[in-house]
Amino acid sequence: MFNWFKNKFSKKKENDENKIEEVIEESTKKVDEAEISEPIFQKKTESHEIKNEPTFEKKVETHEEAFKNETIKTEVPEKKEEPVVKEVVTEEKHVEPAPKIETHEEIKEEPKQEVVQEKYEEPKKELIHAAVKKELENTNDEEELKDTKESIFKRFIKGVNKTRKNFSYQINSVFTENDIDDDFYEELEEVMVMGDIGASTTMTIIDILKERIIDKGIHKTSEAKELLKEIILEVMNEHIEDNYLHLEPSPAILMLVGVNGVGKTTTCGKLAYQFKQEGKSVAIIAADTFRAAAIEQLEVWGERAGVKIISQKEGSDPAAVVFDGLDYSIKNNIDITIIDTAGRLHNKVNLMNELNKVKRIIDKKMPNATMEVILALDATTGQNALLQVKEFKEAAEITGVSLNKLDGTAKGGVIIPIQYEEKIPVKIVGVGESIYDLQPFEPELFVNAIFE
Ligand SMILES: Nc1nc2c(ncn2[C@@H]2O[C@H](COP(=O)(O)OP(=O)(O)OP(=O)(O)O)[C@@H](O)[C@H]2O)c(=O)[nH]1
Repeated sequence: MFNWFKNKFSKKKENDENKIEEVIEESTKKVDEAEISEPIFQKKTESHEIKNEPTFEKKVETHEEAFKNETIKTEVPEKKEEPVVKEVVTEEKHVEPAPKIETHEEIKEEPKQEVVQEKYEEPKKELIHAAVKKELENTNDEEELKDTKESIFKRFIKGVNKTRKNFSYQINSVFTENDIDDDFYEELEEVMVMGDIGASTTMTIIDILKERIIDKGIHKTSEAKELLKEIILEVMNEHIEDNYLHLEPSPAILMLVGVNGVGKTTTCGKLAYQFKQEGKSVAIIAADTFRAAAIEQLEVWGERAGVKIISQKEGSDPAAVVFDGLDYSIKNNIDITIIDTAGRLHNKVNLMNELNKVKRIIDKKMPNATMEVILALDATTGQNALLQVKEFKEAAEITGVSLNKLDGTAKGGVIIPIQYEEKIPVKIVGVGESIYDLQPFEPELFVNAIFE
């Protein structure tokens, strides 16, 4: 696989690679500056930030040209490595030996889908939120219930603390006892743009605010604060049906995509743990085969979460790993299969080809699987995260975002344009490096928090 990439990027593209190296350096510097606590896995973060300029089109070729010029490799390599099915937990003793590769015809014959459908007659709409609910349900005592609710809220607040402190401080300086005038709108615009809400969404919000202020006959800026809060929530929800992870009925697949260093592997581990708490059977497919350390890192997470990791050696074809991994999930009736993909793809064409290839394997092997494609983003990159949503939306059918490292940044305002401009729901937020530091995203809680 590595050689294949090497061949693809012949001398013609050396200049691009040099530029990418510069971007990597710049991005590593940014991550260092981002006040993130000491990472569990000490490794070099090589984030390929997507710059404002239309990098891929300018430097290489247009997508259309690229598709014409590139031969999309779809076949599974002839000589395959025997997949390593790493058994981390001992509770599921019926584990099959290393999965045998079958033809697609053979797989079509398996009546797995019907069996699993029977298991869940009424699909639940939410999953990760259920973990929170369960926590509340298990609490009978009034006082304890109050404490549990508070602790859930506190955990979320802790995660958005930097954004909250920054935004609420700035916003309170705008809402005074002064009369509403042009200066007020200008100051508000500045605070919102600085808070990573982005120019376009900020303008929309301010235009609505202006209209409502006139309608309601408000004169003092302080009276407009509640209105702004209301409008931000409305705008955030305008194109969003809900913020839940939809992973029922089983079998379900959750594929994590995103550039490297944004927390994909960590999120895989955290999610696997949460799903296990829900009583689901879970497997993780290590399709990030570019880095041996990524596979090892995932194995550590697998051990913590108590789930199986299906992997092959470094450099294997990710599509082949997915092929084998899905075999394992089918045979073992796995409820949720998480696929950790690589972000180290040098341009959008390669990214598309790779993700399409994986998607085709999924469609063939588990055509009726419930599917979530979650884009992992690093919140510390602010508006760059928004650009990554734009880019990845063209490469894959993204169903939601996992905004990670929210605990280390004041740039959480980017959630608002992700939902409004890109129409993609933020479904989960990473608020730390431990296995518990993953929270379902609740727009209302978020807006309340940043205005607190
Ligand atoms: N503070 C904080 N750190 C996080 C969070 N999520 C991930 N990290 C850290 O970010 C770093 C990168 O995380 P990974 O999970 O390795 O990222 P990745 O996207 O899988 O990276 P590649 O394997 O290189 O593609 C690690 O040091 C993680 O511990 C989070 O929510 N908060």
